[in-house]
Amino acid sequence: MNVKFNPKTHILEIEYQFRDVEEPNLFRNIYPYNEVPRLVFNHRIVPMNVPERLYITDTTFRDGQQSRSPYTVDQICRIYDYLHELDNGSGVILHTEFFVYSKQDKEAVLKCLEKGYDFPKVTAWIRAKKEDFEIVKSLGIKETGILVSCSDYHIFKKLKMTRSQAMKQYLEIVSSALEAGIIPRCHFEDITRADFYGFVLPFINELMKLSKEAKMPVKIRACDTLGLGSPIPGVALPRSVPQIIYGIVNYGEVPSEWLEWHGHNDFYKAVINSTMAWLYGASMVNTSLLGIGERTGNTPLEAMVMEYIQIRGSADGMNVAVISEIAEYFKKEIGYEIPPMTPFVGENFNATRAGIHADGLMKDEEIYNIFDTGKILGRPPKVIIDAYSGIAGIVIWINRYFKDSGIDIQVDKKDPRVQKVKEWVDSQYENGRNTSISDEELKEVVSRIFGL
Ligand SMILES: CC(C)C(=O)C(=O)O
Repeated sequence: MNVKFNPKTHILEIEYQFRDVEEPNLFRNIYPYNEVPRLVFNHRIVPMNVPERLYITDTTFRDGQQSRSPYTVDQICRIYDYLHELDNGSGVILHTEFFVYSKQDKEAVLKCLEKGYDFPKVTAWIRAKKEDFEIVKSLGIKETGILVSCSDYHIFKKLKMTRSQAMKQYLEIVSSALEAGIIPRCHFEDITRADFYGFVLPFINELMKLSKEAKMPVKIRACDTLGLGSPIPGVALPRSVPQIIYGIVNYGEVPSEWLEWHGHNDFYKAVINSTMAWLYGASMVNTSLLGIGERTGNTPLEAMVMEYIQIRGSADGMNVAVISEIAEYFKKEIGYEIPPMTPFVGENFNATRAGIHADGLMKDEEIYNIFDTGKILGRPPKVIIDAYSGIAGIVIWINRYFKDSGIDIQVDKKDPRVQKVKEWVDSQYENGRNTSISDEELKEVVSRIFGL
């Protein structure tokens, strides 16, 4: 590490020395591979530093499509419309990224560009070959993602290179992007298994020099490729999300507005790690709709909308109810099965089966609902009727059914007709049923008993 005093800025400038190792550093004390990875603590606490603006970026069409069969051009265009409707002119849903290789990829990009939306911006994702910049340029795209894998797992085992060879190749490709007038967004693949001070920071120092020379931004996407990042204060690098983000901003001198976090959910940490990235200095968190992405998925976009509102105290103009429309579209038009317990979008995210909870809901919805999900997401809380929902559950179900059907009746627990419905439900379970009762079945029984 070189420390220089800059007399102009009165700042101590730290330059981390590049380490060109002969053997890969695989952090075996943390990642033994034949055992579950470990959390090692260095007890270093770095300060929070929330950027002035927070953004959500999207990879539904890139990482999302790497984990499922491709969307059709029409589906891409419709999903892009939904992202735009959700953004609603706020500029929070900053950009999304597209493949640009096949005829279909190009058609989708051109159709989305034709829409002329300011947000989300259309950006590309390329293989980091010089000729690919021509494709990006010919499509009129101004920013592209470029893969710059940074752990020795990738450099030594996948690319079969040394660190200096990899860095040379990456810097050449970034220079070509800048020469072509395209903003490079460098995807630091596998940063949570990389040598932060020996490779990541010295490489970032070089990238920032290129940026200064070209007078163009060079953006950094910190990719937690296997979801190994940790939000826990005092956890050592390379797993600590706060220390990675703090280091890139303070030692790499990357402006927050150029820094993005890309998370995966392998250890259930995609959301909290993305939130930590925001809180410690990255303006952008990269997400995908419904979290659809490789393996356990990416950070769900809808979750970060909720995180944004909780941090900022406002949606800043985003049209949050569009989240429910997007979920319906994925279910009905794309045939994607959303696990029912998925927060904010799953069928049962605000449903209760327990009679005791239904009783609470009947007294005051607030008792068992996270917020006014009816107002904010167009999804009022609901009860699922089974052996445990009790009479209170049945009352809520019937009253909601009447309300939704425009019937001006509200019942209570003492209504004899409700008792009859309860007897029918009980008889189902006395006769050995072990599944819940569907809305369709209940509609039929209620209509019969109420003479509708
Ligand atoms: C391919 C890379 C950039 C990625 O998506 C990841 O690291 O998760």
